[in-house]
Amino acid sequence: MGWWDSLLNWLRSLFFKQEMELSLIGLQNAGKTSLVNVIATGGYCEDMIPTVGFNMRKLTKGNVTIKLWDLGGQPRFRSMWERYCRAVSAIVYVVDAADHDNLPTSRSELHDLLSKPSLSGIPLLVLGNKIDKPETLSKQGFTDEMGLRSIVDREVCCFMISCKNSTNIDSVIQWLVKHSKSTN
Ligand SMILES: Nc1nc2c(ncn2[C@@H]2O[C@H](COP(=O)(O)OP(=O)(O)OP(=O)(O)O)[C@@H](O)[C@H]2O)c(=O)[nH]1
Ligand SMILES: [Mg+2]
Repeated sequence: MGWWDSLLNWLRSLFFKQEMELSLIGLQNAGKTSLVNVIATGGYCEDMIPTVGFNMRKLTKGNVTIKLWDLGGQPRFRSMWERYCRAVSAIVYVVDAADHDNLPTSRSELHDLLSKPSLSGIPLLVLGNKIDKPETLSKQGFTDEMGLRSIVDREVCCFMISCKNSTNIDSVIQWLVKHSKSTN
């Protein structure tokens, strides 16, 4: 490739460089930090330390730079969620789809969050994680349990994933990259 083509490619990469900001929300133990690790490095680990407060991570995928707020899911951190969702391009809500006991709480926390006027219209990606476990709900059952069909004031997408086996992580990344362009 000649120097002129290299220069043009470099200019193109600057032009198409998108910054996006995302928040990862969901109850403790859902797999939010695991998801960040799988997207960033492909690495998965069983021994995770619960997130205290939040972590900020920057990832670069192609020409897209993604700033991720990975929030703690324990009850004492949930009041911060709204603050970290206000300026984002999309909200990613992660759920342990094999943990039937906690699904009602996960559902009510999600619907509470979406009722905040400051977050109206922000696109939502809901991820049913841990589909490597045999007791995981089907996508249909998960969609019903989480009441996703009742969300009509914004774009909603749902994927069933496994951070452990990297299942559907490619779809998640594609969705994120697509949505990086909507607000920039
Ligand atoms: N079987 C299985 N376990 C998973 C998967 N993803 C995450 N885990 C496990 O779930 C546990 C919690 O994962 P974390 O990523 O720390 O969860 P978190 O949502 O960040 O939790 P907080 O930071 O406390 O809000 C860890 O033991 C992970 O190994 C998955 O796809 N399958
Ligand atoms: Mg975490």
